[in-house]
Amino acid sequence: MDTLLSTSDSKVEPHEAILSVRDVRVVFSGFQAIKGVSLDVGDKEIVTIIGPNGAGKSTLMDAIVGKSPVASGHVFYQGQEITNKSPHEIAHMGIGRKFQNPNVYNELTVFENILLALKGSHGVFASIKTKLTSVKKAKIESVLDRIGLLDKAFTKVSSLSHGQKQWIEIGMVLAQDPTVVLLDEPTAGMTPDETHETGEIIKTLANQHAVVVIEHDMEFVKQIAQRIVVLHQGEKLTEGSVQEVQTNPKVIEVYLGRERIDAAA
Ligand SMILES: Nc1ncnc2c1ncn2[C@@H]1O[C@H](COP(=O)(O)OP(=O)(O)OP(=O)(O)O)[C@@H](O)[C@H]1O
Repeated sequence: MDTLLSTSDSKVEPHEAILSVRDVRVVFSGFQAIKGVSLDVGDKEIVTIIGPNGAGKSTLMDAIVGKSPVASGHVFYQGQEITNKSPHEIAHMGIGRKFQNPNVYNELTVFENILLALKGSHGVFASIKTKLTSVKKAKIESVLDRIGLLDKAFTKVSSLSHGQKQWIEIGMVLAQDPTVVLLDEPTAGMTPDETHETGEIIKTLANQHAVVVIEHDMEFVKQIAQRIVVLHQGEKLTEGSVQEVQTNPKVIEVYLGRERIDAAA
């Protein structure tokens, strides 16, 4: 397996690549949304993908999880080719994906939402009516603890804030026991406090999972980022630490007139 280097700071640590994207192209009706992108994600590493609107960030994630067809190139997970496998199969293998908008059951409690997402869960009614084993209960509590919602376990989701609903979605991904967690704009619509809290949750996730995050908010990127990959017009512009990316002339040029890459500096 490949070995890659974290460039988060002066301390360079080797990571074993758990997810490898190799020269992937995604084409929509003749339009190349992803033009041969390669990317490695190390075990227990946080990789943050940034780039202007339309750069191809979500499409790249879609290609990894089997949602967008890969026209050429390869995706490997734990050394095994997963290119164009079904989303269900890829999720089952251990790659969990959270989408931008929360998709939670508002009329159920926080606890029940996580219960439904547990691996091997069999639908809403069966899951809630089936007697809960102590193992499942402990598992749910552990997930709730990691997303900071243990004290809201028996609260109806409808009464929670948008940010808390986003955390439940992260919890629902964790309930599937993924090795790699993909988060598409996890802070969208959050207050500054919720955004910061999300950053702390993500940093904790990296103790157990490889995490790939798509994000726009540079303050947040700086909070969580170990390695940043910059996409632009379907291509990888560069990758490196926050410092390297912020001072890269190509990145500055791409962001000029849009959102300043150094806005949070
Ligand atoms: N299903 C699709 N069919 C056709 N074109 C698509 C499709 N999905 C995405 N695209 C196009 O591919 C390009 C990349 O889109 P994508 O959503 O991946 O960008 P992004 O970097 O995630 O942008 P944003 O930050 O706005 O979410 C865009 O030009 C988009 O219009």
